[in-house]
Amino acid sequence: MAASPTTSPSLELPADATLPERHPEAPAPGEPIPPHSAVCFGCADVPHGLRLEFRVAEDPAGGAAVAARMVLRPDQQGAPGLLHGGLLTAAFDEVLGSVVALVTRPCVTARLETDFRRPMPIGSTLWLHARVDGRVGRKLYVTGTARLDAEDGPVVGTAKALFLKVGMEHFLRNSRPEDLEALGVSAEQIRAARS
Ligand SMILES: CCCCC/C=C\C/C=C\C/C=C\C/C=C\CCCC(=O)SCCNC(=O)CCNC(=O)[C@H](O)C(C)(C)COP(=O)(O)OP(=O)(O)OC[C@H]1O[C@@H](n2cnc3c(N)ncnc32)[C@H](O)[C@@H]1OP(=O)(O)O
Repeated sequence: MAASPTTSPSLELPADATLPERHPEAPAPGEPIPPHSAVCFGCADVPHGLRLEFRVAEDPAGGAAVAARMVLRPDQQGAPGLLHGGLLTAAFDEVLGSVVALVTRPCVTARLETDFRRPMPIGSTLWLHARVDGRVGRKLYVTGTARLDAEDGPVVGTAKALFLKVGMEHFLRNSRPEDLEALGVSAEQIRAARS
């Protein structure tokens, strides 16, 4: 029977996956990771954003890992006094995407699964951690954990994701032209990618 268009292949790490190392030009463990864009909802200092703050984490197996922090604000509520669940998923998207960017870029999220394990009160701080567990060709398998109020606090959520490496043409073909031009891409480059 043909697979349903609403189901995707598993996020389990395939047996032939290898552990990718941090890119030689990526920051080292302990170093901060600056926002990858000045307007990113996840990591930039924008009024409505998540305003996640990052550093590279040590990975005992020699792989790529990040740690991040996010203060939960009153304008992020879902149920009264609690973080909106979709914002934990958005935070995981950003944190898991950032650890992938230590290995190779650009990549995009193909699939992301969140488990919500405990409520997250507004005013508390989430401490997130993510690691690239393995790579098979263009596919990067990533997992993450969110803890409450301390790096070793109670686990409030976990996530698994698959990121896919893409070429710059992914953005040249799909992003809004004015946003590409603001980054210095010429109208001619955009036209060429779309012809
Ligand atoms: C020029 C200026 C550029 C400026 C920006 C540049 C760089 C940015 C740099 C750094 C960023 C740093 C940090 C970023 C941090 C956070 C950002 C958050 C990340 C995001 O917020 S990002 C937005 C949301 N994201 C999307 O907007 C993607 C929309 N989507 C697509 O664009 C396509 O869907 C794509 C490309 C994903 C795949 O398309 P495709 O054609 O390349 O690949 P294809 O379909 O052939 O699949 C190949 C193999 O992956 C398997 N596969 C595919 N999809 C799967 C799934 N869902 N589940 C399980 N397996 C899956 C297949 O089963 C096959 O497997 P197999 O090879 O074994 O057959």
